[in-house]
Amino acid sequence: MGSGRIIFLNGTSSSGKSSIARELLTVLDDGVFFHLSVDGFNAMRTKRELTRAELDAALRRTRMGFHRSIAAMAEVGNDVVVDHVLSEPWRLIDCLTVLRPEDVLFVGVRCSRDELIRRERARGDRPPGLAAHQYDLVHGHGDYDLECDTTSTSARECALQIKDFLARRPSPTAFSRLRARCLPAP
Ligand SMILES: Nc1ncnc2c1ncn2[C@@H]1O[C@H](COP(=O)(O)OP(=O)(O)OP(=O)(O)O)[C@@H](O)[C@H]1O
Repeated sequence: MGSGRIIFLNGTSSSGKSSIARELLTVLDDGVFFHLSVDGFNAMRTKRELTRAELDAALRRTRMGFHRSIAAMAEVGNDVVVDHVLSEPWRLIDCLTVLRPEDVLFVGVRCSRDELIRRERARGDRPPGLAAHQYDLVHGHGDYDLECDTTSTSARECALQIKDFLARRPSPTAFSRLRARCLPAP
C-alpha cells in the first residue's frame, strides 16, 4: 500500500489556511483527502479548566499527537491537507522527524500584516495581536515548495494554484531539504 500525499499549509492565524483547506477538499478530484487541523485537535481536549503548567504540557502533547496522527493517516494511504501554525522551531523539527519528507508538499500561506489585523478584528474570536506576534516566527525556516499570498487572492484561487502545483510535485521536496539541514544525520 502506497502512502498518501500531505499538503501542509503553514501560516499565521487568520492567514486563510482553513479556508484554503476547505476549498482544496472541493477542487481536488483525484484521491480522497482529509483536512486535519490543529484547531480541530485543540477542540477535542477536555473542557475542565487547567493550570498554566497543565495547559502547557497538554498543548505540547496535543501538537505531538497531531503530528503523529497526520503520519498515521498518510501511512495507510489517506491523502491529507494539514492546517498548522509553525510558530515554535520544535514544531517543524517534530514534523520533519515523523512525516515522510517525500510525501509532503509544504505550502507557505502568507498575508500582509495590515490585512491580518483587519481580519482578526472582523472575526473577533482570536486574541488581538495573535497574527502579528506569529508573523515573523512562522516562516523563519525559509523554505517551501510553494507559497500563496491571500492578501488579495481568494481561497479558491489559492487552492487551484496548489492543485496545479501538486500535479507536478518537485523532487527533492522542501521537507527533504529541511530535514537534511535541521535534523542530525542518522
Ligand atoms: N483569501 C481570503 N481573502 C479574504 N478573506 C479571507 C481569505 N481567506 C480567509 N479569509 C477570512 O479570514 C478569516 C480567517 O480565515 P481562516 O479561518 O481560513 O484562517 P486560518 O489561517 O485558518 O486562521 P486560524 O489559524 O486562526 O484558524 C476568515 O474570516 C475568512 O473568511
